[in-house]
Amino acid sequence: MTLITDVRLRRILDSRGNPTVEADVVTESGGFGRAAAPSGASTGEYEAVERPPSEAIAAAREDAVPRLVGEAYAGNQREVDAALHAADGTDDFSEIGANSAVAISMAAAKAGADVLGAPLFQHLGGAFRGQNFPIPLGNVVGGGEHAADATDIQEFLVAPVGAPSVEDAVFANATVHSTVADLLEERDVPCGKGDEGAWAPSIDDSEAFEIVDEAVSIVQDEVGFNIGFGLDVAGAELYDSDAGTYEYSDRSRDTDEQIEYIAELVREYDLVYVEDPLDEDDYDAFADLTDEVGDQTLICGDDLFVTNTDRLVEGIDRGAANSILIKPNQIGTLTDAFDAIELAAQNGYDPVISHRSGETEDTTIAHLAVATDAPFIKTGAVGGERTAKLNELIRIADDAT
Ligand SMILES: C=C(OP(=O)(O)O)C(=O)O
Ligand SMILES: [Mg+2]
Repeated sequence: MTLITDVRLRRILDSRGNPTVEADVVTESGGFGRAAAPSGASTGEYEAVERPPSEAIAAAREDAVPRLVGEAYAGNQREVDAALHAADGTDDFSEIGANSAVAISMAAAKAGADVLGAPLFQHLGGAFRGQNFPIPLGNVVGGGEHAADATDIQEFLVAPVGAPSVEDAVFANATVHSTVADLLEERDVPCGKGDEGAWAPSIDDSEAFEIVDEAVSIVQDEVGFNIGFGLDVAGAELYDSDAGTYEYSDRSRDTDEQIEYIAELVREYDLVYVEDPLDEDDYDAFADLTDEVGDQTLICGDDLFVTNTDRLVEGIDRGAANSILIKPNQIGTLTDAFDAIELAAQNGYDPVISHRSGETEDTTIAHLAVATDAPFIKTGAVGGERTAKLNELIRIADDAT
């Protein structure tokens, strides 16, 4: 019943106004799945390759579609994803493009769920999923590659760790987002928003810490549960590999100073989450920082691991980080993303399912987080392409109870 009978690919708009790949998968019994590829701006060097959408679509039509239509079953995700790898024939999806691959992979999963009449998270995770929900990490202030003339640190993320429900957590993040706007206005700081909907004021990182800290305490008192916050430093974007230093607007830090700086921030602000505090090639520095504060906070590898099990194995061997960011388009298929999540969980690394800065209305990652019992999901706080995922989590929780 889930034999794939048609795969259609098209260019659609992403949230930055750039083209991206959307895939439709149709099955023998009329099952239908549609999914779209997201796109990064602060991409890791070791990510699978995103090709220009029209090239990715042409290559996938020629090489991948014939291996799927009449050949593969949408309900058999490993078979679909193996066909995508075979069609591509490279290690990094540079032939058909990770954007075509991930759109087809996710659309096939949705078609498989459609035939079963089950929600996607249940098709992917089984009948016993849907009891636990991830804590949403909400981006409220940001800069780096996501906004010009704003903070050096890419993302200041709210983490409502004490929220009694996913709905309370989602609304708490949105309230912190609007409270940050009030505090910025009080300080006469004008600002627009960055790519992920976070405020992008022209302030330095230390002022951003003050404001986010204050906003979090105000909202915490209002809602009556514990709210923490964290960061995506996007260290590789700050790192100057020739000089061996992290370049901030006001100063440089060498690797030891960067480790000390982050460790101090963890202690001072009780940070619950720190993503990519160091360069994507520096497993040793990640290991040193994990040694120092890994018992107090999550040290998450995004550009470090790029959802890749080989890189995660290296990290596990060397004690680098204690958490991994999972972005399906960094690796190209749901099977590869699942393998990374399972390897992480088996080794005590918390998987954090994540959006990209360029997004669409696609909600697959909300289901992936529930399907894998991931403790966190990073998918912004406001903005239609972000609330698509957050509202889907609320719907899943509502349907499951
Ligand atoms: C979501 C992120 O940004 P991008 O999609 O630009 O890599 C990130 O760095 O975690
Ligand atoms: Mg990141």
